[in-house]
Amino acid sequence: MAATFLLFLIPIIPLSLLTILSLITRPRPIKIPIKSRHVFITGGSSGIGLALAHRAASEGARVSILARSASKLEEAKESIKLATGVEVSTFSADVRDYDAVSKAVEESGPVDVLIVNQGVFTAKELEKHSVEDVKFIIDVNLVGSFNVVKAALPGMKARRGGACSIALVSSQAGQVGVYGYAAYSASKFGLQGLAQSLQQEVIADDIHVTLVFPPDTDTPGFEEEQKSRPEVTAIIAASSGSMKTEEVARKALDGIKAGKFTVSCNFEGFLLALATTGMSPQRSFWLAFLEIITAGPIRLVALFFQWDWYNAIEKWSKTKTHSKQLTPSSD
Ligand SMILES: NC(=O)C1=CN([C@@H]2O[C@H](COP(=O)(O)OP(=O)(O)OC[C@H]3O[C@@H](n4cnc5c(N)ncnc54)[C@H](OP(=O)(O)O)[C@@H]3O)[C@@H](O)[C@H]2O)C=CC1
Ligand SMILES: CCCCCCCCCCCCCCCC(=O)[C@@H](N)CO
Repeated sequence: MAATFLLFLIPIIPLSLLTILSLITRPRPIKIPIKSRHVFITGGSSGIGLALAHRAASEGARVSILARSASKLEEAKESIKLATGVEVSTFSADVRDYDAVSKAVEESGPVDVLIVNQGVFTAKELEKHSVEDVKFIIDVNLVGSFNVVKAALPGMKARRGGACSIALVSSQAGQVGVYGYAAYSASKFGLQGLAQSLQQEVIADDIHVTLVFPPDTDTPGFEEEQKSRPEVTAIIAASSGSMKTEEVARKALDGIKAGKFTVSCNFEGFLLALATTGMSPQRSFWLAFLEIITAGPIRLVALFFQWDWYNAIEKWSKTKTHSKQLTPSSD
């Protein structure tokens, strides 16, 4: 008798938790339509941005892309025309130049879905990074993102055509610090603060913020980065594997359309999102439930990853010291 009563009681606890969560998770779930809407993508001439432009165009959106190099923009326009028949609008501007960005956004017309994707990355120990390099990374990735959002926001707020979206392309290095990414990680962690604050400010205007966290992705930018990336950076990044550009773009656009605040791109990214969720908004009560029941165990998994990474760093720095001793010093 007591046993059957207990058996009956067990599911009551998770069920009442789920019920509470379904009532309190905010912001509420939302869908963002793409078809026949204006999608504006920065860094849309290469890599993830270009793949996003292809996808948005093939799903029937009106697409604008912005980047610095006019010739790369022209090439991108041609390739999208060829693949989808859609004529995208191109804007040559540097995101660090607020006036130029503002002019481009104005010319393009009110934006429904803004995808802030431009980014630069060189992996190097901070000691070897010049102050100019650090400033460049922060300026393009973080300050540039502020410029783009600020330029597009008034037009988006004035729009009365249904739910709008502002998506920011971060990186898994925007969820956890990684050797060689001091400047880059800082620029991407900054987007988390921007996104959380912004979501509270624009929710009343039916604008919904998304943060995308890709792992290593086989883009032209990544190919360049790999030429000089420290070995340890590559080892740590390999914990999350690498993805095809088109696959990342698909995950990102699906996440934007589903109105998710956080979009992870692979299984490791999903674990990373659980481990770093902190005070992030959560629209799904199912995911909120999962965050609660995995909170302790996922911390253990995170500590194992740190253990593994610090072991790799230790091993690597020992071989470096060793080679230092073998090389005759010149001073
Ligand atoms: N590839 C990867 O492994 C990963 C990438 N990411 C992020 O994804 C985003 C896209 O990266 P990816 O596709 O690899 O990069 P690419 O280097 O392939 O493309 C970058 C795009 O951004 C544009 N861009 C760069 N600087 C500026 C600027 N100052 N003003 C305007 N446009 C600019 C480039 O055009 P132009 O040079 O002509 O201006 C280009 O269109 C970045 O934010 C990156 O941090 C995140 C995780 C992993
Ligand atoms: C709790 C469980 C944790 C799960 C595993 C976490 C693995 C994290 C690895 C971090 C990889 C960072 C890649 C950065 C890619 C990038 O942005 C550069 N290519 C520049 O573009």
